[in-house]
Amino acid sequence: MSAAAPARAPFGRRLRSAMAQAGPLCLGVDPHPSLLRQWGLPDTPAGLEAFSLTGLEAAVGPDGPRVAAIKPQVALYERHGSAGLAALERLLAEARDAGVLTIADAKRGDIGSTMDGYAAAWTSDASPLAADAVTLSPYLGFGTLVPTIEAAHAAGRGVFVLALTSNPEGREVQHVGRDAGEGAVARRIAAAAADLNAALRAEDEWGPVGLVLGATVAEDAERLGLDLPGLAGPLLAPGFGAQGATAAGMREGFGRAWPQVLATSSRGILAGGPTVAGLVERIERDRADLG
Ligand SMILES: O=C(O)c1cc(=O)[nH]c(=O)n1[C@@H]1O[C@H](COP(=O)(O)O)[C@@H](O)[C@H]1O
Repeated sequence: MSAAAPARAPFGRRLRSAMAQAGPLCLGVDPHPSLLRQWGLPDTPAGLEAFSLTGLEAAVGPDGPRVAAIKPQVALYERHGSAGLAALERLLAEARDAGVLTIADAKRGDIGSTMDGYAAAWTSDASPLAADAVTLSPYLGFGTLVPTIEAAHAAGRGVFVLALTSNPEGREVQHVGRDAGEGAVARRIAAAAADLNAALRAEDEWGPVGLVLGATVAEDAERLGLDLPGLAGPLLAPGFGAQGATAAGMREGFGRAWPQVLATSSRGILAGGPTVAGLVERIERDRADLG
C-alpha cells in the first residue's frame, strides 16, 4: 500500500511563500488579562474569542494576509480550561479559512511516549488544536522531539525548537558548555535541528524545523557559533516590540540569517486595540520598519 499523500505542501515552503508575500512579521495573539481589560472585554472564554477574532481580522487585509503568520500563546487560553481551548480552536479554524498560517506557542517537551500525545494534539489532522506549527522545548533531549517533528512533517506542518530565548534567564541553560568542544547547549540544539532538516527537506527548501531565537539576543547566536544559514529553516524571533528589540537591531544582530527571520510581536501590536484600525496601524508600522 502506498503512503497517503500529505494533506498540504511542506511547512517550510508554505512559510517561505507567506513571508515573501506578507513580509517577516508574525502577530502574537496573547490574551493577557490586562489587554482584555484595556479592550473593554471580559476575561472569560467569550472575551478571549472576541479578542482573538479581532486580532485575526486585523491580520488579514483586502489583498490577503498582512502578516506571515499568527502565533497564539496557548497558556493564556488554558487559563480558562476547556472553554478557553475552544476559543483557541475557533481562532485556529478561522485562521485556516482566512489563509493565515498559525503557530501554536505551546512549548511542549517530555519523554518520548508522552511526546506522542503532544504530537497527536498539535500536529495531527484529527485534532482541532492542530496548527501549522508548534513551539517545542528540547530540554529533555532533542531526540525526544524527533518523532513529533517527523509526524508534523508528514502532515505538512512544522515546529520551532527553543534555542536562544529572549528572556535574560535563558542563558543559565542555553549558554552552558560554550567553552567545551561541541560548544554551548544552544549550538548543539541548532546543529541537531540542521541535521534533521537536511534529512527531511527537499533541495533548496526550508525543512520543517525552525529555531526560536530571541530578537533581544540575536548577537549571541554568532558569539556562540550557531550556524543559522546552515539550519535551512526559519528563525522565530520574539522580543520585537514590547521586550525592546527593534527592526534595525535585529537586522544587524541576525546578519546573514536575516532572510530566515520571522519577527513576532504580541503586546507591541495588541496595545493598539480594541479597534481593528488601531491594530492595523501598528501592524503596518512594524511591516514598514521590518522592510
Ligand atoms: O516561543 C516564543 O514565542 C517565545 C520565546 C521566547 O524566547 N520569548 C518569548 O517571549 N516568546 C513568546 O513570545 C511572546 C512575546 O510577547 P510580547 O513580548 O508581548 O511581544 C510571548 O507569547 C512569549 O511567550
